[in-house]
Amino acid sequence: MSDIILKVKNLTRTYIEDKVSTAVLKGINLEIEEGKITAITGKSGSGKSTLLHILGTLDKPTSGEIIFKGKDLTNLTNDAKAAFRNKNLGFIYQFHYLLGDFTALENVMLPSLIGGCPEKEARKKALNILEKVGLKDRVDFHPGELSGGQRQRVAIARALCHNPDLVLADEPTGNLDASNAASVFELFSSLVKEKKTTVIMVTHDESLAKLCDRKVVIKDGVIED
Ligand SMILES: Nc1ncnc2c1ncn2[C@@H]1O[C@H](COP(=O)(O)OP(=O)(O)OP(=O)(O)O)[C@@H](O)[C@H]1O
Repeated sequence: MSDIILKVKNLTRTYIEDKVSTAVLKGINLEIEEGKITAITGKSGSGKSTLLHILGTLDKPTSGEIIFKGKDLTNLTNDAKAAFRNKNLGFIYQFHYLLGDFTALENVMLPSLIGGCPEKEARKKALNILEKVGLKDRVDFHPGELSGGQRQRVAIARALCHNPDLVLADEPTGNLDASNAASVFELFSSLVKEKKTTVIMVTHDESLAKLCDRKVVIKDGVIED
C-alpha cells in the first residue's frame, strides 16, 4: 500500500444563510493514497465541490481536520494557506479560467513564477509540459485562438507545471464532448502517473470514474461505504 498523503477526519461544513442552517458535509472521513487518482462522485448538491474547496484550503470547514503530509491545514493563517497552495497544489476546473490576454506559454508559466521560480526555468518547464500535452506548435497562441480541448490541455499543463504533490480537479472534462473528454482524461492520467502526482477529481461521469484508481461516493453528507 502507498503512503497516505491526505487524511480527512470528521469534516463538517454547514452553510448558514438567512438564519437557516444547512449541513452539507456531516462527518467526512477519508484517506488518500499518494500517487493515486481518486474520483469523488455523488448526486448534484451532495457537497462534492464544497469538499474539494475545503481540501484546497479555499473554504474553511465548520469542524474537523485535514492532515496533509502529517500537517494540519485547518488552522493555518490565510497567508500560510496561500503559500501552501502555491507550493503543493494544482487546480483544474470545468471551465479553463485561462487568462485571455496571455499566451498558452505565459498562462502555464504563471504558477511557477508566483511560486518564486526564476523566469528562465519557468519557461523551460512550461515548454516541456506543453509539448507533453501535444501543444508544442500552439505555445504562442492565446486561449481565444485554441479549441475547447486544447484550452483544457493548457489548463492541465498549468496545473502540473510546478510539480504539485496534489491536483484537485472539479469536472476537468465536463465542458468537452465525450470523445474529447476521454482523450483529455487519458492524457491527464498518463501525465500524473508519470509524475506520481496524487489527484482528487470530482466527476459526474461514471465512465471516467471507472478509469480512476478509486471511486468514493458522497451521500447524505458522508462517504458511502
Ligand atoms: N456559499 C454557499 N452558501 C450556501 N449554500 C451553499 C453554498 N455553496 C454551496 N451551498 C449548498 O451546498 C450544497 C452542496 O453544494 P456543492 O456545490 O458542494 O454540490 P455538488 O455536489 O458539487 O453539486 P453539483 O454536482 O451540482 O456541482 C448545495 O445544496 C448548495 O446549495
